[in-house]
Amino acid sequence: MTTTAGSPDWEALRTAARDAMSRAYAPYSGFPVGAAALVDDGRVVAGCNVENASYGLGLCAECGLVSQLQATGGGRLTHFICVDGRGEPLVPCGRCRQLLYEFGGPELVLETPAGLLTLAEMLPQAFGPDHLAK
Ligand SMILES: O=c1ccn([C@H]2C[C@H](O)[C@@H](CO)O2)c(=O)[nH]1
Ligand SMILES: [Zn+2]
Repeated sequence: MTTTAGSPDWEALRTAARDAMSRAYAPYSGFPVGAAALVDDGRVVAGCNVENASYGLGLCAECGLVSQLQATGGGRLTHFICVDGRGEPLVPCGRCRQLLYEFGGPELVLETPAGLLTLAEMLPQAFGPDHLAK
């Protein structure tokens, strides 16, 4: 994916998130979610929520996304979007903000219903890898 002067192709990311959402497995909540992100090497990674008959074991879309990130070569997330079943932007849940922080840090840019926000704005005073450094 091409990026012009730090601004990514949000439409392409939105399309990737909607595509993933269309393959969500959400028979229990009836709330499909798709997530997509741009990686600093130009890759796009995506994920969808995958629920389970044992309800508490359900996986958010962002879990699949970070798994794909790592399984396809790692890297840093720079831009992120998740969408609901109508394909409209959604805010990631609190646990997923923490998952994203690990691989994007405070500067990750998210498209949300409130516009573009940084992860620092969505997860202030975040706990992260630096806190483990001696
Ligand atoms: O950030 C979020 C928030 C919710 N969901 C999923 C979990 C569950 O399957 C459904 C309803 O909460 O939406 C995600 O995938 N990501
Ligand atoms: Zn979540």
